[in-house]
Amino acid sequence: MTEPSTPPKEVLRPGLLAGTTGLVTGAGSGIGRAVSLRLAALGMAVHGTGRREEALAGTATLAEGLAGSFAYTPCNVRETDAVTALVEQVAANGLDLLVNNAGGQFFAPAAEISQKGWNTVVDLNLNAIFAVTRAAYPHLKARRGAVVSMSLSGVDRGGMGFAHSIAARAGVLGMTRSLALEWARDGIRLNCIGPGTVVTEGLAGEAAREILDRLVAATPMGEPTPVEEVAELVAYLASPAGRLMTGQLIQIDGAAHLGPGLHLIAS
Ligand SMILES: CCCCC/C=C/C(=O)SCCNC(=O)CCNC(=O)[C@H](O)C(C)(C)COP(=O)(O)OP(=O)(O)OC[C@H]1O[C@@H](n2cnc3c(N)ncnc32)[C@H](O)[C@@H]1OP(=O)(O)O
Ligand SMILES: NC(=O)C1=CN([C@@H]2O[C@H](COP(=O)(O)OP(=O)(O)OC[C@H]3O[C@@H](n4cnc5c(N)ncnc54)[C@H](OP(=O)(O)O)[C@@H]3O)[C@@H](O)[C@H]2O)C=CC1
Repeated sequence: MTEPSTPPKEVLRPGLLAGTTGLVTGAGSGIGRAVSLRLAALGMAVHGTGRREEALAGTATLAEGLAGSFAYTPCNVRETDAVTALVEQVAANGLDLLVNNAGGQFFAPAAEISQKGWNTVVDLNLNAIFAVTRAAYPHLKARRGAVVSMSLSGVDRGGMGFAHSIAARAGVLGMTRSLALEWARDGIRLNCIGPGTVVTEGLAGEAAREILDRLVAATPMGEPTPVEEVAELVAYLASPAGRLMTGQLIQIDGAAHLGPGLHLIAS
């Protein structure tokens, strides 16, 4: 696989997010961990969640010594009441940023997806995001905060083998654009990020590796997306520099969404 041609750059100034608070779902691994660490490095008090306590503890260890902080509470975002209660707890002293990052799916042709499999993926990647975002609304309104939801490169055009996930994330994009309108006068901004192929533990298996290699080879810029660059983009959207950015799908994918994209997995 082609590695990034240049090391990831940290372009935002130290202390940029000092005095702010954020909630990151799926903070114990991959993109969520990198986002949490970058936000904390920039001074944010980050609260992370996910189901595995040990994974969250790993992020906390890595956050030691950063300008901000990282605390965590294990929670399954598919359990709506629990995650809504968590938002209330985390936001008790204010909330400036919600990062809806927890997500995932299995690859399967639509004809092989059971109704339960469909519902599971839609619950995780759409219904949970609405529940958390709605719970965060009054708190974000009080601080004119922001929401960033992790989506998929190519979400707006479909992907073979990903019907459940694309449907859910296209729903999140529609929700994002709608709430960007509804909550604009509250000063709340909502955006989606569509990463290309990001090499994280979620894609660590042997079979996934082969698919990854094919996806990266088909990416016009020929590189995976470094996790640090996704994290920097989240921090930018959380910062005053992103003040007028709302309702967007920002695809950080080396033009993967313009090429054959996820269809390659099925070919
Ligand atoms: C490869 C390049 C992709 C690039 C873009 C995407 C990248 C990423 O998203 S990175 C990865 C993030 N991590 C993951 O996606 C892995 C996480 N996935 C999961 O945890 C599961 O797939 C889950 C979302 C379904 C949640 O699993 P869980 O809560 O444990 O649910 P169950 O195992 O009980 O399954 C529920 C239901 O779904 C059916 N099912 C599960 N896997 C498959 C499959 N491979 N094919 C068909 N159906 C599947 C399962 O059978 C259950 O339904 P019933 O059989 O009707 O009970
Ligand atoms: N890697 C890639 O190439 C790409 C990834 N994405 C998306 O980015 C996001 C992060 O992916 P990535 O970091 O790669 O994958 P990981 O599998 O490393 O991360 C997913 C995270 O979500 C958490 N999570 C999953 N289900 C739940 C749940 N029910 N409740 C709470 N937390 C949950 C997991 O924690 P735990 O298991 O402890 O619950 C884990 O920390 C996902 O939405 C993914 O689909 C999008 C495009 C490309």
